[in-house]
Amino acid sequence: MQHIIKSWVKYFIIVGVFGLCMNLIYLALPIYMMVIYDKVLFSFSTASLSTLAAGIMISLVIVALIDYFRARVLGQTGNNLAQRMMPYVFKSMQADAAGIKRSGYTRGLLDLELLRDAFARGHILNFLDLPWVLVYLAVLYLIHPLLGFVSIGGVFLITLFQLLLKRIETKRYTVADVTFHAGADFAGNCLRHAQLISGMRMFSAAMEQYRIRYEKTLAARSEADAFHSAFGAVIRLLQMAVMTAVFTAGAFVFFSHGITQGGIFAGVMIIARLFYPFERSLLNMKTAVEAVAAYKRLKQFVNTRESNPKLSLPAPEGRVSAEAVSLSLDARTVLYNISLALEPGETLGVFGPSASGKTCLCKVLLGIWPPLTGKVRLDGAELSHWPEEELGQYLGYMPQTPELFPGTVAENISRFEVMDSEKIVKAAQKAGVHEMILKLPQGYETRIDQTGKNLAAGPRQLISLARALYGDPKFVVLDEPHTHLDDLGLRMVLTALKHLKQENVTTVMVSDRPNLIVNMDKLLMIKEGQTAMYGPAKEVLNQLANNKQSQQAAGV
Ligand SMILES: Nc1ncnc2c1ncn2[C@@H]1O[C@H](COP(=O)(O)OP(=O)(O)OP(=O)(O)O)[C@@H](O)[C@H]1O
Repeated sequence: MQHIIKSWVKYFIIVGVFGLCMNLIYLALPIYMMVIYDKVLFSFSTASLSTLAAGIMISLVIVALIDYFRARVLGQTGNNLAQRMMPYVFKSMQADAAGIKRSGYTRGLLDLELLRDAFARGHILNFLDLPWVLVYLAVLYLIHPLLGFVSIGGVFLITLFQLLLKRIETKRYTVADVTFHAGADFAGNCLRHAQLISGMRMFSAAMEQYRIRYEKTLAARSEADAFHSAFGAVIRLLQMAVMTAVFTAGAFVFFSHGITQGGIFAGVMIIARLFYPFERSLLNMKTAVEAVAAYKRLKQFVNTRESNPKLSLPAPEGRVSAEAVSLSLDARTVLYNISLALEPGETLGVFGPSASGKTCLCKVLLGIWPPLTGKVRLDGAELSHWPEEELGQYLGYMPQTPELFPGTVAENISRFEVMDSEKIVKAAQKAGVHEMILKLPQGYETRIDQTGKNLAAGPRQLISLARALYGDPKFVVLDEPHTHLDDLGLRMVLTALKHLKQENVTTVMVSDRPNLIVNMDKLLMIKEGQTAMYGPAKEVLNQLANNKQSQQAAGV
């Protein structure tokens, strides 16, 4: 990520140069004061006064313009940065969520927005102006050393207070944020289980639980806000005190003719201006702290390293093999040494008791989860050796839970690729859902809403089946494709299997329905993550029948 930030250094230099010009021009104002008080007032020259006033007005307009452009450059930098970072953040979060060791970091895009916002809304500008405080202090010293010393002392005192108080304030806001997120997580869980809550009329109890959390948040926030107000008042008091001290010191020096009246006013003006970035930084400190925290999280979780491009491989025929594959999840082995080999167009039915590892095997066969040991190959090449995007077109996956995305039915079937009506309809026909889709309110243009659940589970599952068959896949994995289907739906799955066979597509299907797997070429029975039986369907079915007979004979 640092290399991306580094590539924006030139913009920071531009912003720095703008800042230099602005702050130098700002110094014209105290000089104007000095000249007016020390020279013009006593010369009674209206011409000089008007010329100087016009000059200072022009300077102020220039400052305003530079200020505007500086903010725009920074805003654009923020937008460009976010634009460049977004694909990395999105991909990293996807990879994390699909992976085995999930970090649970799901707020990458939110963090990126926080970072962009800190740039775009110019919050960091005040921090960039902070070094100018040193220049202003030097000018005060040049006006008179005593003014310089008083200012340095004052600024030191204020900085000390500011850092100390901010530290306490940040801690209080952090407590409030943690409490808020705990409440928000609870509310999110309630929404996810809304039907359960509604079914058992748990609404009041759930709300009460949220209320308890929310009140804790409000109490913590109120405490932090009270501290924030007190903190602001103390800092402003200190600022006024330092300004008064500078003015008084100037007056003392004036008594001994060490400074002119103009010098005193210029000094007060500079010290007032000096506090501006302080005041603004204080106001924006929370945003800045959040932006820095967001940057740190992004740096930790987001992988911005481009992997070396993988060599493109010829289109596969669909030869799939798993060689002694094991898988471990949460430090627990869930698959042990599973081996299988499928020739192009061969079909494999996977069955076994619940939680035996069937879905895990599907994920390993598709390369969603890398095996702990062993290898999965497609046409001889390990899955990890295939270029990701290229591989996708040869694979089809229908997960156990039919998840659809917000978008039209057509977009869902086409996997959000460039729309190709012919391919979409063909996939739907292969899945046997073309007629069903035509009967939907807007046919292929029917929109799936944000929840993806405005269609019943059955149609969703069939659309998910069509999506798995979209394009020209060579290897298709169907994980219990019938879970939500009636007899008609089951017939559609059988039709889809027939099409897959005709098109020589290697297919793995998890199912416990004998009528679905009986016609597969091979069968694999998994028990507790291990191969219990594997081989040609006939042999496995015979073995099953024999086992059953021997069990009956033994009276088990
Ligand atoms: N993401 C995960 N993290 C940790 N353990 C998991 C995860 N997914 C599955 N498991 C565990 O792996 C084991 C096998 O799960 P899997 O879902 O593959 O079983 P299954 O045979 O498909 O079951 P079912 O027929 O009920 O769908 C189970 O013990 C399950 O708890």
